[in-house]
Amino acid sequence: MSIKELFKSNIPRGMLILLAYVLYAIAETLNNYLIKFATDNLTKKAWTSAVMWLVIIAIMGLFTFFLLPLGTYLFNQQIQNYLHQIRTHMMKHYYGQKSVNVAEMANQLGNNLKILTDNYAKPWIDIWSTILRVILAITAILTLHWSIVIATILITIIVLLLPKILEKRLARASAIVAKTNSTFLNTISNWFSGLGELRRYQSKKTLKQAVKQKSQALADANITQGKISGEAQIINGIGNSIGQVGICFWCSILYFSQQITIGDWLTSLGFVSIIFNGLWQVITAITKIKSTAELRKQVATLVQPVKITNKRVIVDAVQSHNLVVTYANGEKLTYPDFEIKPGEKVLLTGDSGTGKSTLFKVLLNQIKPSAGSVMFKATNQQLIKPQNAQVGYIAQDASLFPTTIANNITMFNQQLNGKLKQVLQKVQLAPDLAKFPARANTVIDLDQPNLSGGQRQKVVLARAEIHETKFLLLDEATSAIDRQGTKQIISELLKTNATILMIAHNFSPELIAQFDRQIHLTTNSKGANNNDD
Ligand SMILES: Nc1ncnc2c1ncn2[C@@H]1O[C@H](COP(=O)(O)OP(=O)(O)OP(=O)(O)O)[C@@H](O)[C@H]1O
Repeated sequence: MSIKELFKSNIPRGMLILLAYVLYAIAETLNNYLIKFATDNLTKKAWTSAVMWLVIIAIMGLFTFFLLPLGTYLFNQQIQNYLHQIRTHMMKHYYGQKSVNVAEMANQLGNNLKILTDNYAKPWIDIWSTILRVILAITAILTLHWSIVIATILITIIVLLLPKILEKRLARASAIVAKTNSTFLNTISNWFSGLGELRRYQSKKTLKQAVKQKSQALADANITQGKISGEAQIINGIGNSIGQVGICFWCSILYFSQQITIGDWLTSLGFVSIIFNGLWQVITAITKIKSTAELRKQVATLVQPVKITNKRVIVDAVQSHNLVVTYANGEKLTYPDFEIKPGEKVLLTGDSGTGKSTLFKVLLNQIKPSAGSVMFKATNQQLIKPQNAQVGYIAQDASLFPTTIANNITMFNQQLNGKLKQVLQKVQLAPDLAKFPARANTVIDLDQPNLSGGQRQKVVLARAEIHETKFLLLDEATSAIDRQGTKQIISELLKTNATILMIAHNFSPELIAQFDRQIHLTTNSKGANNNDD
């Protein structure tokens, strides 16, 4: 987020905003200046002139009150449109990222953008408006008596130096608030995703404790930030008050030595108040802007497009050589060398913890092996690294989107609609759809699921089927489908010419026999696993 980009997001409106604030500053200065003429005429008992000036002051006042809300309204429009653009860029960035932490993303898109709006964008408009008013006020005082300007400048310098005292502490406190908020959202996301289980086992106390701890940390961070902000305001306020009293004293000396009139005195005080309050606002605004430096850096990174790797190559075979995966906790999984040929249907079995899912993660390029390699083969025999290979993956928990079943299968590719009916039959979804009046046009409800676990898995299987995925990894993809349905779906899948590697537990010998072969992982006593093919 930058003020330049905010302005450029709609240049004509940006100009209009600047103009509204310029006119507001001029109107306010004139309004204040005219008090001099009204007061001087009153002291001379020139009632008609005094009333005339008062009427003009009232009209100018109305004009001033109209301009400020107009500027604020236009600015809000500008910032909201700009935020919309930032959110769009961030979404693109997250789309291109290898993995996304949803809570972190929600924090960036919501909370952090709000902080930037309040503590970066709005303070900038405050600075623009205030500086204009201060410059005009100084110019007006110059026409009254030069020494008031000198006195104002001297006191200003002192006031300007005051916020330095708390600048660093405030920036640190803001960064801590952003971090604790992110941790808090993460905690909520991690614990509430399993709310049903927590209720089932009546673990309210544990949930309460986990959330309470992070919530307290967030509250503490906000309180600290508020306290430092408050201290900064007190320091700035003290400087401001001393300044105003000092100038008032100096104007009295000028008045009693008959160098300025009573009108000049009153007008000067009005302008000095604008200058000091203005400076206070500018200082507060600068302090706020500086406190957002870290957040702005983060947002600047997040609006950068992530280079999405070149179009992935369609592959139909894979081979591994001396493959080893080592987790951060030191757990080492050693895999046997294997080769899966084009069109082969292989079952990946093994006891729990022998590394089946880990192997899938390597094939899907989610983790890098610590030694050895896996290489896919394209149809032209070219060797392809996992990050460049187009591989279909179906997990146990189906990834669905809040749109129609048809869209979830075709993934919005209208050209595939023609094949929909046939695919629905193949994955045994057609009988299920007969129960829905809108059939395949039924919208999937993710909040209050309207599809059973098995039906959800069938939708995802249909997705892979309709896209004619050449290499398919299935991770217990039929675990929620009944025995008969599983049998029929597997038979259909095995009829295709796709290369299939499937993790499955508890398949009947009859079903296992339909696969070309098995890769069976076992764990030996040293923690290494081997092929029991
Ligand atoms: N992120 C991780 N950090 C550390 N160890 C891990 C991690 N993920 C898995 N492991 C360990 O690696 C081993 C293999 O896990 P993996 O999930 O691959 O087994 P699996 O064969 O798929 O098991 P299951 O059949 O139960 O799903 C296990 O001992 C597991 O504890």
